[in-house]
Amino acid sequence: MQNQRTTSQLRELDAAHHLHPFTDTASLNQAGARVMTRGEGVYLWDSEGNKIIDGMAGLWCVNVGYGRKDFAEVARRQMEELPFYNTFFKTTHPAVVELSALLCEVTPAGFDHVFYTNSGSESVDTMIRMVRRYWDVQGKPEKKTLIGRWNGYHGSTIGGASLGGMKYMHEQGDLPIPGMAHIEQPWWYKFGKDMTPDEFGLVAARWLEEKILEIGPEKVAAFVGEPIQGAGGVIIPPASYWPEIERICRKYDVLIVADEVICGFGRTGEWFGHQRFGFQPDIFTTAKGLSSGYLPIGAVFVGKRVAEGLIAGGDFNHGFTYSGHPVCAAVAHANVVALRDEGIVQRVKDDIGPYLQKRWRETFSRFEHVDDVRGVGMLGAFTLVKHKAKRELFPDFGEVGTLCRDIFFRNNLIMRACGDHIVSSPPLVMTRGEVDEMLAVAARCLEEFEQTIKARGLV
Ligand SMILES: Cc1ncc(COP(=O)(O)O)c(CNc2cccc(C(=O)O)c2)c1O
Repeated sequence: MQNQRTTSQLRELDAAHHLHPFTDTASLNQAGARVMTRGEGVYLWDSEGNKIIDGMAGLWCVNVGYGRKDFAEVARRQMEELPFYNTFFKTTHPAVVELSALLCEVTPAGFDHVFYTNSGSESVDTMIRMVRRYWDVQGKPEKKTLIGRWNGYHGSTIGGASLGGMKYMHEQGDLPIPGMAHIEQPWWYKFGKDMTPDEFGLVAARWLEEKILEIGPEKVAAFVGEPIQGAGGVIIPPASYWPEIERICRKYDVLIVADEVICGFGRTGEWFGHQRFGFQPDIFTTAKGLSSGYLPIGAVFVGKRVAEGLIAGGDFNHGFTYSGHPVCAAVAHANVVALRDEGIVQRVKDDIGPYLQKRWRETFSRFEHVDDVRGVGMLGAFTLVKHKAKRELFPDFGEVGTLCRDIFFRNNLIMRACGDHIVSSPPLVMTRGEVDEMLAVAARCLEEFEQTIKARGLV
């Protein structure tokens, strides 16, 4: 759509009519939204002509980068041929069939069934209903509680937000709904005290066993976790954590669900995050990288045990008008083919992932108020801290994170502040030169940040 309006005209109309997600509308409208108009590769341009390095790949999702005209052509052709038909009532169409067959080639063995949604939240809600339905069919309807982690993020639907552990979300809308429980997150920096990471990983995993025994194994349906907590601040569990989680779940016959909405489709250097952390879920949820954000689509991958259970149960009374939407499915197919045949996932594992991780640590470890510099694949993070040697966080967690993020934004670099964690999740196609360019800007911004917090007496 060719835009003829000026930035101020766009901002005025936006302020008058558009309610933004996760936004304080009044304060946004005072400042005015930044109008993004174009994307190419790892760059965005705003309506003022600024060229911006997108260190967040949109919202952790534009894995193949912006500007894929081949995807636009795929969408055009599908739209002209069959712009929509549903997959209810014994119908299907070639686009969703081809996508389903392709996806079952790139997922680990044992995942031969996929259910389609329009978003990560819908994938999570679908999983919740599947898990409860599965135990119903097993003759254990009381086995319905799902356990997540505090500071985990599983979306904004009533189910996803309840399963997530963001307390500020629970406060709005009387959440969580019944049948949800939470354990503490495996955040070694804050909770590990003098334990080694691997010692802490076992302790954190055993919080799950305590919770299962507190609730009663006969009532616990599943444990749900992101391989790496994304929106919670890229909380990377110690290597000992997930294998211990898996052992505990098998011990009490609790299903394991991996929420791969961020970690899926190459972000960690494997196709899926659970492969990187060495555990086998019964179900995993996806969205974002499935289409690289070019069109909204999510997918729930159902392992053999649950798929057989659901199929044995006859009608599964759940689904969405646009489940398996033909244009979304066709573009997702083109995206997954690109991830596979252009070697994008393999390159994260073999080249650009290791390069980003090396350069990320070189760039940020030297700063006085930056600690826990970490990352996996094409995910980088660090925590802004008041006193490094004492592992002391700032008192009002989140205040300096916002300050730092705003300095990045003013310097035409997008990274994300999750509390006082600064995170980056750039397009997987970023080149080594673009990594260097992004980190050079970020380093200059952090120098300004440290001067600012000193000048404000925050340290
Ligand atoms: C692990 C996980 N699960 C579910 C969702 C929900 O997906 P949808 O948004 O498509 O319904 C997510 C989404 N993650 C997400 C979404 C929007 C913003 C941010 C942020 O970090 O600011 C993160 C996610 O990261």
